[in-house]
Amino acid sequence: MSIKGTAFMQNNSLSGVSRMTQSQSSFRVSVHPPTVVAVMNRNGRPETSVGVSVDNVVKELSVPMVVEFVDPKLKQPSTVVVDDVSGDDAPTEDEFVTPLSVSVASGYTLLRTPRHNKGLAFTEKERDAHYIRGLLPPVVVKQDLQVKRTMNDLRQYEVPLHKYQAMMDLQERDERLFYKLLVENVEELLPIVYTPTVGEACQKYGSIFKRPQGLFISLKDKGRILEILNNWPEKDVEVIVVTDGERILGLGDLGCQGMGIPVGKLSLYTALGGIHPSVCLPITIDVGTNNEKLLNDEFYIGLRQKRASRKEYAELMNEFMSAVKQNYGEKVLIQFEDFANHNAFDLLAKYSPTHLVFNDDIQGTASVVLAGLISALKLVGGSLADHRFLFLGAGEAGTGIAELVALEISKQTRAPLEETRKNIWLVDSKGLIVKSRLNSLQHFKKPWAHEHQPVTDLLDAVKAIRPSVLIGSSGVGQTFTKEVVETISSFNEKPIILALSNPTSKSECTAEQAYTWSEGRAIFASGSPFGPVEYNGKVYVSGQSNNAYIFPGFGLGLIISGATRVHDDMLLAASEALAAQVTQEHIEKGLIYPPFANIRNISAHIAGKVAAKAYELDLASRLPQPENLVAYAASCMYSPNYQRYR
Ligand SMILES: NC(=O)C1=CN([C@@H]2O[C@H](COP(=O)(O)OP(=O)(O)OC[C@H]3O[C@@H](n4cnc5c(N)ncnc54)[C@H](OP(=O)(O)O)[C@@H]3O)[C@@H](O)[C@H]2O)C=CC1
Ligand SMILES: CC(=O)C(=O)O
Ligand SMILES: [Mg+2]
Repeated sequence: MSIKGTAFMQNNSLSGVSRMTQSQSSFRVSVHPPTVVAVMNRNGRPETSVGVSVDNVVKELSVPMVVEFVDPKLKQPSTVVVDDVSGDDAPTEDEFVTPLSVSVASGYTLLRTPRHNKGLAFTEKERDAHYIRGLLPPVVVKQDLQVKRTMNDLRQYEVPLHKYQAMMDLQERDERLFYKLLVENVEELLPIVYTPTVGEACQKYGSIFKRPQGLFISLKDKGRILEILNNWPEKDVEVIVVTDGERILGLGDLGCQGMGIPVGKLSLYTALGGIHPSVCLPITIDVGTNNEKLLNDEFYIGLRQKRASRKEYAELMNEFMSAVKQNYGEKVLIQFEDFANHNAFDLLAKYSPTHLVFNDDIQGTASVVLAGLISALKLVGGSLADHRFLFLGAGEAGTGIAELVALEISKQTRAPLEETRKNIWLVDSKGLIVKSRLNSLQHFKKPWAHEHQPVTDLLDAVKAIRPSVLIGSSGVGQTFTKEVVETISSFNEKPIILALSNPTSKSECTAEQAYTWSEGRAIFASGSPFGPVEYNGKVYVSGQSNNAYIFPGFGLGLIISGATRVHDDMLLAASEALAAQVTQEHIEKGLIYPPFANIRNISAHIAGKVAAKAYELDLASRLPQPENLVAYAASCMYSPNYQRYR
């Protein structure tokens, strides 16, 4: 086939190189340099829109097409040259050719393309060049003023879910404005696009669903997953967040409606970690739900059946994992999110040797909590090995954290891991995990079955173990009762209390309860945010111990180094990098995490350290290694500022 340079010249002068090759069942076009390009499918709807500001080109194709950019950050002279790489510039009659026509995406279409829309910020020149004069009111409003106006508008809503919906609408209308709002108002908007509001959004997802924000892959799609991946408009995908909806926050099985979680997590990948939105793909695997309420809900959007059998589940996941690798290559990062623990540990173990996989609930949570503990030591003194840890909840988060803490202590003290585990105790729904329960324990609990007589409830466990650190990861609210907090405060001058469960309703206790019941002595952080608390005339500001501090920078570090596998040492590096961002000033205020307002800088530091570890461990494939990895990470970050169109 051949594409002539002249084909691009309908409204704007484009010349240069656009390379077309055949890849799998689709055709590949490279445009140098990155150009605002929209590929239209047969129905004339935009299929792909990627790139940076140069021109708008629409290709009307009769075959599926992929637009590929060599490096979205590369700024080169704006040329698009077409050449014939398949050697069919002069096809013979028995060869197939691709009839192609290319036109400029402009006018109304441009305003309806969230990736390129700038709302009222199109300049006079752009309005002429892109055929939008008259489609907008006469005023030209800079992005900053649009941010101000949109924030004012958002603040009018009293119900958080309405703010969430307004934010999702914005993301679908004007992507850069959405991210600029999020980046510049992260502390105000995080509780909206993320926990706790995203939890409510998932519960009501069927009622509020408007437009697809990610891919739904269901049991019905068995055998066709590769084909479905190709329906996603972006072909260059670097990060996938995938859930099967079985353990959405602490809200349980929400089936297909768990989609709000991958969507929310990936918006944080971009806002907090600077990863370009076009390379992020949210996926929900729908294998049914055991949630009767949803199965009987007329607005439920998923398969109306009970969860698949183990065999069906494993087969679908296997096809999914193979298809992802086949389509996006070895280095696509697959983040497992909010799977139930009976699948989460197995999936991680099964695919870690062959894929770049990361379980946020097990590994990301572990890394963020370890960072908080390292910071907390500056307030309580001693080393990690001097402390005694008690968890309420022995699932993904609980055992994931426990294992990373034990690993860090083992590295610090050179004591064997089995030894360092002995200071760490966990309570599950049946009580303290002890040796006598060993045979009936799930495999991930077994390393924590220490010698002790049975203890059935948390209060008795606190009395028996006398921990200095109490961590809640049970998904059950109000389980750190007054007596529990008073008891741990009776033998610790500064008890460390982390109530990790999300959303807010599931928090083991509130910040106010922690400070009041400990008489202002607790070092407290929670999974979902709490506002400042006044106790005895003093204001206490608690931290948010949430994996959102870790995964965006962690993922960025993997991507910039071209890491091929995740390694525990990378998690430790991320913890240390995060803890290093906590200043003396924060510590004096009782904060064990730095403010989220500074998250992009924090993420650059985490990414730099994670990437450095990847190079050190020989797991990095992007060579040569940049000299200053933190600066390099920062320089790679997506900017949500509007771009200027020629
Ligand atoms: N802040 C953060 O960054 C993160 C927070 N989380 C939150 O942590 C919570 C748990 O997540 P995850 O570990 O993945 O979930 P899991 O289902 O894997 O684990 C939950 C654990 O809590 C135990 N449990 C449940 N009810 C009780 C109870 N009444 N008393 C004592 N233990 C109980 C369960 O016991 P059993 O095994 O006997 O059933 C299980 O061990 C969720 O709310 C989630 O939102 C998770 C990840 C990150
Ligand atoms: C924060 C998170 O990942 C969770 O609650 O599941
Ligand atoms: Mg999670």
